[in-house]
Amino acid sequence: MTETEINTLKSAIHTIPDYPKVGIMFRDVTGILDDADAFKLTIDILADKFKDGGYTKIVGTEARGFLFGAPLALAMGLGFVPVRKPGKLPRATYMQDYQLEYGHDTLEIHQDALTELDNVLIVDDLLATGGTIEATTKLIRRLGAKVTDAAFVISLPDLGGEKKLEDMDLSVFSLLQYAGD
Ligand SMILES: O=P(O)(O)OC[C@H]1O[C@H](OP(=O)(O)OP(=O)(O)O)[C@H](O)[C@@H]1O
Ligand SMILES: Nc1ncnc2[nH]cnc12
Repeated sequence: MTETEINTLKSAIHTIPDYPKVGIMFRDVTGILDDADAFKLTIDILADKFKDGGYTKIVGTEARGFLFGAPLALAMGLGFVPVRKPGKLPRATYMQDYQLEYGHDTLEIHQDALTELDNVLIVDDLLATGGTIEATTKLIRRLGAKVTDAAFVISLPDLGGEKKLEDMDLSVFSLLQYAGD
């Protein structure tokens, strides 16, 4: 990524202190979504970075993982599989509990969404503690699919997510890093 590209994306991201709880510096990606150039740049960079990975599916986690995962899947000519919050998927699911930077939750995937033949790229807007993508990875592997890479628009290196995911044999890529949180 060039310095100009980094600056284009960083200037589109707003930081809101103490949201949704005191002490959290919230990195808001809606400024990328409503800026057509910044949005296209984000998807183009990710598509180029991962074009030779031999992936069969993109998996994105509700809700913000959908915002980047689905357009990336289209750009790469791949199918998209949603991992959702509880009670939203209509067919038989597997469930996985996880911890967040500011709470805890459960994620679900359709049991028939992936098979042993799939090679998955995970996409989310932001990596903080890594709890969301740790749970997402467990769900993908429970279906027998291969997953070795996770891509993020933003990572917060001080929160330990990268180490948590690397301990699960996932390679982490992020466009922007915000240290000091
Ligand atoms: O690395 P972690 O500590 O798990 O945190 C990162 C996750 O937190 C946010 O989602 P959130 O659960 O707030 O839900 P949303 O996408 O529905 O806003 C964000 O979109 C990531 O998925
Ligand atoms: N600091 C943060 N900003 C935006 N989304 C988040 N999800 C978890 N931590 C976050």
